[in-house]
Amino acid sequence: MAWQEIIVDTQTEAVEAVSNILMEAGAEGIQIEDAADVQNFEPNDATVMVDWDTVAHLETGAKVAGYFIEDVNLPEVIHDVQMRVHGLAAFGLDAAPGLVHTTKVDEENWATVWQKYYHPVRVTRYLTVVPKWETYTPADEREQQIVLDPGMAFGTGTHPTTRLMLEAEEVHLRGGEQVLDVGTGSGVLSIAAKLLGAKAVVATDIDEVAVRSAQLNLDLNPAATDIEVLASDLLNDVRVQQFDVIIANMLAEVLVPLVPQMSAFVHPGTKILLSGIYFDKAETIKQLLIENGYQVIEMSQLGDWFGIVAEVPVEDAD
Ligand SMILES: C[S@@+](CC[C@H](N)C(=O)[O-])C[C@H]1O[C@@H](n2cnc3c(N)ncnc32)[C@H](O)[C@@H]1O
Repeated sequence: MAWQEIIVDTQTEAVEAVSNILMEAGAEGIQIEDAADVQNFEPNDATVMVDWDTVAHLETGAKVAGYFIEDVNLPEVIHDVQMRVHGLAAFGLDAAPGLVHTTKVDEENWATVWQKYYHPVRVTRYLTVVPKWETYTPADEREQQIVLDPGMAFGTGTHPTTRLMLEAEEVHLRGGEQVLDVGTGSGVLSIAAKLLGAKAVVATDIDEVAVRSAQLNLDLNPAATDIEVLASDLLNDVRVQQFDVIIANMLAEVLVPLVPQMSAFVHPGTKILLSGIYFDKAETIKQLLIENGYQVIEMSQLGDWFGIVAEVPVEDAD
C-alpha cells in the first residue's frame, strides 16, 4: 500500500495538538521529530551514548508527520490541516511556522489512484459532481452534472467549503449574471455558475496548476462556455469591471486582503458569496464585510466551516 505523508513544521508546545489535528484528518500513523527531545536527552545506564554531531536531528522546532492512505484527497486534507493549525493560536498555542507540506506526489499516477474511489455525488439539490471516467444517468431532469477530473487542484465538490458555495450559488443565482470566481481551483464553482444560468464568468487562481486544471475541466463541460480562466494573485490581474456576483472559497487570511480589493469590481446589488471560513474567523470576516459597506444577508455553517453571503446595498428609490 502506498502512503501520502503530510508534514507540519511547528513548535514543541504544539506537537500534541498538531498530532491530534492530523489524526482527526484521517492519518493512520504519526511520526514526531522534536528538537527538544535532543536538547533534553539524558543518557541513563541503559542508553548507549549518542553523538548528536553524527546523527541527523532538528536544531530547533518540531516536525509532525501524518501518514494517510493513498486515496486521501490531498489538497482538501492539506487545506483542513492548515486551517486548524492556524487556529491553534486562538488557544494560546504557538504552532509557528505552521507550514504544511507533503512528500512529492507523482502527478502521473495521481488520477489513477483517484479513479478507484471517486464516484458521482449529488452535492446539492440540483448539482451532481461526476468524475470524467464515469457514465452517469441523472435521477431526474432537474439534476445537472458538473464533470470533473480531480487532478491536483482543490475542488471535487464534496469538501464542506465547496458545498457551502454550491448551495449559495443555487440559492442566489437567477440567470444572466457576470460572475467572478476568485481561487477557482478545479473550476467547480465556475461550471456550477454557468449551469445555473450565469452569462459569463471570470475565474482566477494564483496557482498555475489550478489554472491548467480548471481549463481542462471546463473543456469537459459543454455548458462551460464564456468562462475566462486567468492566473492572478487575488484581483491584481483582473480587468476592472463590475460583476453581479463574486464568489471566493479561500482561507480567511486570504479573504482579508480580498474584501477591500473587491470594491472596484462591484455595483449596488452585487452579491458576495464567501466560504473557506473556519468557525473562529466567521465573526472577523462578517465585520470586515460590514466595514467595507456590505450588508451581510446570510451565514451558513457545515461542520466547522462557515459560508457568508453579503450584498452591496441598493439605494432606496424614494
Ligand atoms: C479552497 S480552494 C477553492 C477551490 C474551489 N473554488 C472550490 O470552491 O472548491 C482555494 C483556491 O484559492 C487559490 N488561492 C489561494 N490564494 C490565492 C490568491 N492570493 N489569489 C488567487 N487564488 C488564490 C488556491 O490556489 C486554491 O485553488
